[in-house]
Amino acid sequence: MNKMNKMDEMNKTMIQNQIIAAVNAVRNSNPLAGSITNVITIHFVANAQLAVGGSAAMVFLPEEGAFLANAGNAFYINVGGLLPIHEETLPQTAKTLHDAGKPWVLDPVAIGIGSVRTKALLQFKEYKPSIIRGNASEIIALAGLWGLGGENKSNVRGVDSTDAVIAAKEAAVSLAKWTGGAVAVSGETDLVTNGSIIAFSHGGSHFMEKITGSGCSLGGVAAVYAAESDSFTAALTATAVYNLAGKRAEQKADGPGRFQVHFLDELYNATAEDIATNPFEIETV
Ligand SMILES: Nc1ncnc2c1ncn2[C@@H]1O[C@H](COP(=O)(O)OP(=O)(O)O)[C@@H](O)[C@H]1O
Ligand SMILES: Cc1ncsc1CCOP(=O)(O)O
Ligand SMILES: [Mg+2]
Repeated sequence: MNKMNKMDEMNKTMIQNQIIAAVNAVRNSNPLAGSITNVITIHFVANAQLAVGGSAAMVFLPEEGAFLANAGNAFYINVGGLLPIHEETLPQTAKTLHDAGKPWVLDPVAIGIGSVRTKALLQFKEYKPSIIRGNASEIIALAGLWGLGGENKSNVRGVDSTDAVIAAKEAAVSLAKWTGGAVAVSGETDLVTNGSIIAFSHGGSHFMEKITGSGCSLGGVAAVYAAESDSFTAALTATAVYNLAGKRAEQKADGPGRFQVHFLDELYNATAEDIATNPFEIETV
């Protein structure tokens, strides 16, 4: 990682103040972030959203997706576990969000499996998600699917990443430039970009790879923050609180089971200042 210059240092201080504002605004306003998400991790996603101060509501039906898109403050779409109804629900909800100008987060989980998932992910290109959140393989694959990926090829395989976060840097920047929003790439060190600056956020735990739903719930929490801040701040705030809570929970747990419980408690107890000072550095694109 490059040493930060004076401009990057100034940007970092400004970003830290925005993180503090986002965390406090969410705790004060309890924003509603509706979700269409997979049934595998749905409970953990809702609990994480509640722990940081949001309000959660999960739906499956097309009319309910459109209703919540209009009624809520932000939305989360995760394509992890598709059912036949999603073929209708996903494009209808994404269009409603786009037309209403509501912030929304896309997690392209397991991109590459099956034609239904591919069709839905292709449709989302025009509806421009405010935040795209995925692991490195998913981000590289989505940039490829949307024709923004250059030569870079993803080694995507199911839901787990087989690529390093840094390998997704160009894909993340291209996607953010296309949407005008932010992209968060998760892994041991997370990368968050709005297409002109990149933040590298540190922390987390190896246990996060041993529980299902750490990535899904990170997307749900990013949607909660997107209700109260710009896309880049929201994506970085969610990433920072995950890295902080993961690091703290690991110190209290001796395996993935208890880690999950401590992790939720640490999300709940993290102060705005602690989240803002969780280590990260800035790079200008
Ligand atoms: N080896 C690791 N060390 C520390 N944190 C990690 C590690 N792997 C993943 N994380 C954290 O786990 C969360 C989910 O990331 P990841 O496992 O990449 O997503 P997904 O579950 O979608 O593949 C992120 O907050 C990320 O920072
Ligand atoms: C295991 C699994 N299978 C389909 S979706 C899913 C959950 C993936 O969760 P995460 O991306 O947060 O690890
Ligand atoms: Mg995932």
